[in-house]
Amino acid sequence: MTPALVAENLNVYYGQSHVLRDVNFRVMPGETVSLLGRNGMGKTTLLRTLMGLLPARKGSLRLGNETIGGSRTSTIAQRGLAFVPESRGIFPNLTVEENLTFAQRANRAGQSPWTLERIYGLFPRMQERRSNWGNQLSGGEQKMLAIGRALMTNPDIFLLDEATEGLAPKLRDEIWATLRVIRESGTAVVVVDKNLSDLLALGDRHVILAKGEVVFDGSADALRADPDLVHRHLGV
Ligand SMILES: Nc1ncnc2c1ncn2[C@@H]1O[C@H](COP(=O)(O)OP(=O)(O)OP(=O)(O)O)[C@@H](O)[C@H]1O
Repeated sequence: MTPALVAENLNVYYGQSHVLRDVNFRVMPGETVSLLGRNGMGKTTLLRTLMGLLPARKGSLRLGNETIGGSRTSTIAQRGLAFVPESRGIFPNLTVEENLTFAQRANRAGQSPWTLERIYGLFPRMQERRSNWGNQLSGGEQKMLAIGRALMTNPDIFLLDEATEGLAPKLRDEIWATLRVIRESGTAVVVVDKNLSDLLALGDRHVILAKGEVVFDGSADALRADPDLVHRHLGV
């Protein structure tokens, strides 16, 4: 099977600072991959690079059989990637519904499995708040809206940074449940979060970054079998 995404030997810098070092990362169609590592190890940088928001100084990026190195974010989005950044990026002067419909797009096969109705089914709270402005939402509601908006683009691969950071326990559960629904819909997911047990329960595969390098890439069982590695790189 052709991977949905392949990044090879990615090297990314902020000025002089070498933040991603020869990172190899792949996602198979429909696969859920968790991205782990302590603060500042490069997880957000990797997601932003995949999305074309940061340039790679070296390395290549392929979506399916297409090389997309150097492509703009809009092109990458059209090729089927959607990204929910930690900052969420809600449009403050659009309503909830406008934020959602603004993003609406069919996938590359011309299909739109994710509709407004389906997003409202997933997040009834968004339906209740459909006429509110983006800047009237709580942090948790903004997260739901950002997830809903990304799904409205009908992506093949859904990138989610800090999935549950700063959210109340009930909302966290809702986000994990949502990720399971996305996963069951056949969309590939790459998720960053601090909660190891939730990630191990959700993900098909787990990748740990340390100082910009991949130090583990494997199953939950392989990770659990190496408590030293978990302690060293995740501090638990
Ligand atoms: N805009 C920037 N300019 C300069 N350095 C940056 C910038 N953004 C991140 N860095 C540095 O790059 C490294 C990787 O950061 P990154 O945000 O990718 O890590 P992370 O694993 O996502 O951690 P966190 O969970 O803290 O977001 C860190 O050393 C960070 O300080």
